[in-house]
Parts: sequence; structure tokens; C-alpha cells
Amino acid sequence: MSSCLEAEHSPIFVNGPIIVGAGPSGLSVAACLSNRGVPSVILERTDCLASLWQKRTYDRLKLHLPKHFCELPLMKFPKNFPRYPSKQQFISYIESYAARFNIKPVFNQPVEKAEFDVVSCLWKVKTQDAVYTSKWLVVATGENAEPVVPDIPGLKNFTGPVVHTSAYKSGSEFANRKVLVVGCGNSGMEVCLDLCRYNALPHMVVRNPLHVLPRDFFGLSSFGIAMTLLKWFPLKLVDNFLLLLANSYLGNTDRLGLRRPKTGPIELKNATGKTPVLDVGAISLIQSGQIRVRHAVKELTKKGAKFVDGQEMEFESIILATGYKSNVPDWLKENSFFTKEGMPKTPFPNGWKGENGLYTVGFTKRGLLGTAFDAVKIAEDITDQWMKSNGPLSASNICSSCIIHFHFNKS
Ligand SMILES: Cc1cc2nc3c(=O)[nH]c(=O)nc-3n(C[C@H](O)[C@H](O)[C@H](O)COP(=O)(O)OP(=O)(O)OC[C@H]3O[C@@H](n4cnc5c(N)ncnc54)[C@H](O)[C@@H]3O)c2cc1C
Ligand SMILES: NC(=O)C1=CN([C@@H]2O[C@H](COP(=O)(O)OP(=O)(O)OC[C@H]3O[C@@H](n4cnc5c(N)ncnc54)[C@H](OP(=O)(O)O)[C@@H]3O)[C@@H](O)[C@H]2O)C=CC1
Ligand SMILES: O=C(O)C(=O)Cc1c[nH]c2ccccc12
Repeated sequence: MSSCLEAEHSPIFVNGPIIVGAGPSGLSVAACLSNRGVPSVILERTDCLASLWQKRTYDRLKLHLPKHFCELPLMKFPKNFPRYPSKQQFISYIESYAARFNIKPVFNQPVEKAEFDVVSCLWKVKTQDAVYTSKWLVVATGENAEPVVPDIPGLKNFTGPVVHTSAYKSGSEFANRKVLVVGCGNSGMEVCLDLCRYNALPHMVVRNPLHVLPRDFFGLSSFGIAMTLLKWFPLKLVDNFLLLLANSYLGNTDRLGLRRPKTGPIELKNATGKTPVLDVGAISLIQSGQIRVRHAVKELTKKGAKFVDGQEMEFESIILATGYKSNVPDWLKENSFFTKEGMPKTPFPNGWKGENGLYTVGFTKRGLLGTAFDAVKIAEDITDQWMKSNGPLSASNICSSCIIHFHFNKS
């Protein structure tokens, strides 16, 4: 048999779906399929599972939602994990999850191109090493695949270090430094908090209204409270209740320069995907003046920034907490299912299935809860089709995907 490298020009047929991305979403689909006896192949661009968590997040990160809202299908978090597992605990859960379902992604395989071949009715998926073909393609590359680096006037002129939050690990290198943090989502807030703990002096840019809710309220998570109330009460009422809680707990955040949007936090999340900040301590540091709130940046200069309110300040470093974007348009040659931003056009809960065996998992703007929902649906749908052509539990077929794993993971 020829090796996969020799087979560069002859496509490798995968008797099950090709899944692009070995994050929580790709692994969830593979696990649900494996549980039903259906093989799959995961192609992952990096050399590890859940690369967002392992390589592109800061040390102090913890899950934001209580653990039972972040579980992947078919496996609970260990009982001894705290309510908000740390990044290391989440990674160890992911590793156990892959081991439990015997998932072995093909690593170091950035997918460069994927397209549906109308002649063979198969998806052709190209990496630097091979072309894979299958009836099914599952897009699991995530909403956070690439950092957003905005085109701020003068950014190139700034002489100090400029780091995106995806490359920020801790504030240890920033002690006693004046740092401009651009962006005030969950990343911006938590990076400011971390910087303060390392005695840095963060100034955070807030250019638009935003919702901040306490992560917990008298021992209960705000998110859990919202989910429970939504079972019985209309959305607007739940939002008003959350705002009442937030105001009584955090005070009037408008006075800190954090104006609230007119639309409530959960309604806004559902309509636009904009996540409310779940506060774990940044607000009290804004109140005490350790984190300074700044207006939008007009332009960056050699040594600092000019703001739209006319102020000008010097900074030693800039941290871009400006969010993330999908990379689907860079590699998927398809233009009916995804928007040009690389998000499914069909809103949740129906965005998981496209035409011709195309699926997407984890593009719901609903975090890991959305991932679990999509993965179960996709596995059911593909299993039904797979069983028709293969019959139940065909051991030889499962082996065919193992052969590919063996070739690519031989290091
Ligand atoms: C800092 C941070 C904290 C978060 N905390 C929470 C939380 O507490 N709770 C929650 O529910 N959600 C949270 N999220 C949301 C996050 O989206 C999910 O936790 C989760 O990581 C999504 O999993 P995913 O598999 O869809 O995407 P990812 O985790 O991004 O995985 C996608 C995988 O695809 C790979 N990939 C990308 N492009 C290619 C390509 N072309 N070819 C091959 N492989 C490719 C990537 O390397 C990556 O391994 C957080 C996000 C961030 C940024
Ligand atoms: N512990 C946890 O669980 C954490 C979870 N997360 C999650 O990760 C995801 C990504 O979060 P995050 O990285 O904060 O990204 P977000 O997209 O949520 O926030 C981006 C921020 O950058 C601002 N911004 C973007 N461009 C500019 C610009 N040109 N000038 C000024 N400001 C700009 C946005 O402001 P504007 O609104 O004005 O556009 C916004 O405040 C979210 O789902 C979040 O909840 C993140 C960190 C921790
Ligand atoms: O995806 C995120 O940003 C999360 O951290 C999880 C999340 C999903 N839905 C939400 C609603 C309110 C706050 C956080 C989330």
C-alpha cells in the first residue's frame, strides 16, 4: 500500500465524514458518531486538541458558565472539578474525552481548500499532504479561528509591543507599565484584571454601549438564573430582572463610562451574538480607579494614543482585545450556506445542516451549549445516511479511518 505522502495526487476516500477542526466542536461530532459506530476523520491544523484553549488563551482563564452548561455530549465533567473549571482542567477534560471515544485527529493538517465535486458527488478536502474525499464535510473550525486586528489609524507608527489577546498569557511582562487595552468584551475586561494583579496600569477603550452582569449573584450564576427563568417567563421580563440584579450588585455602570445598550442582555445576545461581560472583578477595579476607562481611539502615535474626546496619552504597550473571526471563507469554496464573514446564514437552531452533505458545528454564538446541540443533530443525521450504505457497525470501515491516522501520526 502507498503511504499518504506518496498518495498526494490520489484522493484518500474517507468512509464517514471529514471533520475540519479538533476543537470541542469537532471532537463532539466525532464522539457522537463513534458512539453510533460511524467512523470519521478529523483534520486539525495544529499539533494538539482544542488549540484555542491550549495555545491561544491566557493563563488565568476559567470557564465563564457553570460547568454543566459547558459539557460536551456523552461525558460529564469530573465531580471534583469546581463550578468554573480552569483552562487546565478544561483541557484535561478534552483530552480524556478524545481518549474515551478513541478519537485520533490527523494533526498538522491545515485545510487549504474544500469543495463539492458535482461529478462524483463527493467533497474534496485538500491539505498540504493529501486530498481527502467523502460524502460528508463537517465544518468545525470555530467562531474564534483568527484574531481580529482592526485597522486603527497610526497602528504601524506605535513603537512599543502590540499583542492580541490570543497571544497574551499573563501580565507578568507588564509590571508597572502603562498599557492600552483596546476592547471591553470578556477578554478585554479579564486582561485588565490580570494586568492589575501584576501591578500594571491598564487603560481600557470602550467605544460602544455594553452589558455587564455579575458572573454570580449570591452564590448563583447569573447565566443559570437566566436559563431557569426563561423556562417560565418572557425574555424581556428576564432581561429586566437581570438588569435589576446587575444594578443592585454592580451599581450604575453608566457612571463608570460603561453605557448599557437599549436592548436587554439576553435579547441582544440572541439577536446579534454579542456576549454580555460576565464580571469576575474588573468592575470593582474600575470603581477604584485601577482600571481607567477611555473613549474610542482617534489615532495611535509613536508613543501613545489620541482619543476622540481630544485627550492624548503615552502608553508603553497595546493589547488588542478586539475579538475573533471565522476563517471558513479562506478555504471552503461554497457560497450559499455561509455568509462572507464565514457564519451560517440560517440562524440557530437550524444552522447545522447545509446542502450536499455539508454540516457546521459550533457556529451558534451560544458557546459550548450550542456545540453540544449541533453535534447531536449532525451525528443523528449522518448516522441515518451512513447506515443505509454500510449497515450497522461495520468493523472494516472503522479500520479504514484508522489507517489514515496511522500514516499521519507516525511521529
Ligand atoms: C477566551 C475564550 C473563552 C471562552 N470561554 C467559554 C466558556 O467559558 N464557555 C463557553 O461555552 N464558550 C466559551 N468560549 C467560546 C469557544 O468558542 C468555545 O469554548 C469552544 O472553544 C468552541 O469550540 P470549537 O471547536 O467550535 O472551536 P475552537 O475551539 O476554536 O476549535 C476549532 C479548531 O479548528 C482548527 N482549525 C481552524 N482552522 C482550520 C483549518 N483550516 N484546518 C484545520 N483545522 C483548523 C483550530 O486549530 C482549532 O483547533 C470561549 C472563547 C474564548 C476565545
Ligand atoms: N472566561 C471566559 O469564558 C471568557 C470568554 N470569552 C468569550 O470569547 C469570545 C470572544 O470575546 P472577546 O475576545 O472579548 O471579543 P468580543 O468580540 O466579545 O469583543 C471585542 C471587543 O473589541 C472591541 N473592538 C473591536 N474592534 C475595535 C476597534 N477598532 N476599536 C475599539 N474597540 C474595538 C469591541 O467593541 P464594540 O462592541 O464597540 O465593537 C468589543 O468591545 C466571546 O464569546 C467571549 O464571551 C472571552 C474571554 C473570557
Ligand atoms: O460564547 C460565549 O461567549 C460564552 O462565554 C458562553 C455564552 C453562551 N451564551 C451566553 C450568554 C450570556 C453569557 C455567556 C454566554
